Amino acid sequence: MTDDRAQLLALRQRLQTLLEAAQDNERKLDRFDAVERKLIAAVSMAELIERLLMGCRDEFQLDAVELWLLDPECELRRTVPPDALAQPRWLDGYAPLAGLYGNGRTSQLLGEQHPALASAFAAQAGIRSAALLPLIRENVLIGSLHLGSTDPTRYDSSSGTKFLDRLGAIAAISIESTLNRERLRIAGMTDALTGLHNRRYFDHRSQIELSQALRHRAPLACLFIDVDHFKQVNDTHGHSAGDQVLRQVGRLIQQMLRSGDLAARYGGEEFVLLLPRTAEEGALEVAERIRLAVAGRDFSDSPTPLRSSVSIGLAVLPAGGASDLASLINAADAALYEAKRQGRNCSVMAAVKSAPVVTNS
Ligand SMILES: Nc1nc2c(ncn2[C@@H]2O[C@H](COP(=O)(O)OP(=O)(O)OP(=O)(O)O)[C@@H](O)[C@H]2O)c(=O)[nH]1
Repeated sequence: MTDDRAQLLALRQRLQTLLEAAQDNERKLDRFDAVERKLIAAVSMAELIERLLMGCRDEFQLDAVELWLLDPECELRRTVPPDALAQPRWLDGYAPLAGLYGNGRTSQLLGEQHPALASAFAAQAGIRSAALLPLIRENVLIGSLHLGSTDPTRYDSSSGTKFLDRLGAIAAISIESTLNRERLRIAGMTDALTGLHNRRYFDHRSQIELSQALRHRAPLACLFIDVDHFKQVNDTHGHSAGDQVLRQVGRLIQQMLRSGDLAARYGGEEFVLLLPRTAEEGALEVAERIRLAVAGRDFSDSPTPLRSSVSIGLAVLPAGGASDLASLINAADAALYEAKRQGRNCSVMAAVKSAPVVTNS
């Protein structure tokens, strides 16, 4: 072989290596691009977390992915249902992040034997190399995404971190914008004065509760609670004292309920409750507990006492009976009217007639 031919061969091999590296990079870029698009498109915090944990693991063929999120006020975790498929590690304080990054704010590649591997993947042994991506918003470290592999050569300090830095930045932006969206969603379902759900949310949830009650042939109770002579409270003690009464009545109601029950402010001085799997006797017991708690309370924060009371109308959708929400609500509303008529500060139960069961087979 002449020198020229040997040089040509070496050049060809070099070209081939470069070509393969370029193709490799392109595939890598595509994978990152696919993950980033999914993060940006997530519509809820639960979905975003699932995409960060499971999406990254599958797309990058990793052996473990961990997500740590700083959440001292428990605001983030309230946006993720406890039974959501993927859960991050919620951090109440900054110390675990400081333990990983110190004062630094850049992606870290951890090769085999790196002491930080064990703490970054507390739940999983056998990770032999990893990339730790700091999640930063407005110069504040808000969390950390850990990509782990059992392959000791997958991440080492000689690899570049450009793609990883970008992924970390997009993950952090996505967390912030999803949190803002969740805040709006929650505000849109919450009554600002009492912190209970608002009527809009009640209208939405009540459809779900009705179909659950029909499917499980379980009773569903509806309670309308109205503060008595509330106009007089406003007129005598002032509007802000009236607000205070509404806030405290809302809190008392909430305290009397089980976790699956629904309480909402229906409007003005009127509250509505839906109690799944609750028949007449149980519903009446809840109503009386609320009524007595309100009647026994002094709502004043001054030496002049401020007493109040509520009237309650109840209706129960009988187990196994089929009906529509409107008739349940109308019956409870009519029972409330009757409670007012009977002199207030009492609970009245209405009967809801069952409509014939319609089946679509
Ligand atoms: N402070 C305060 N008052 C409100 C609010 N929403 C409605 N109200 C007042 O609640 C009062 C309701 O009065 P009415 O509907 O006459 O009923 P009531 O005085 O409670 O009488 P009964 O229901 O018949 O016992 C009105 O004066 C409303 O202005 C609120 O958010 N805050």
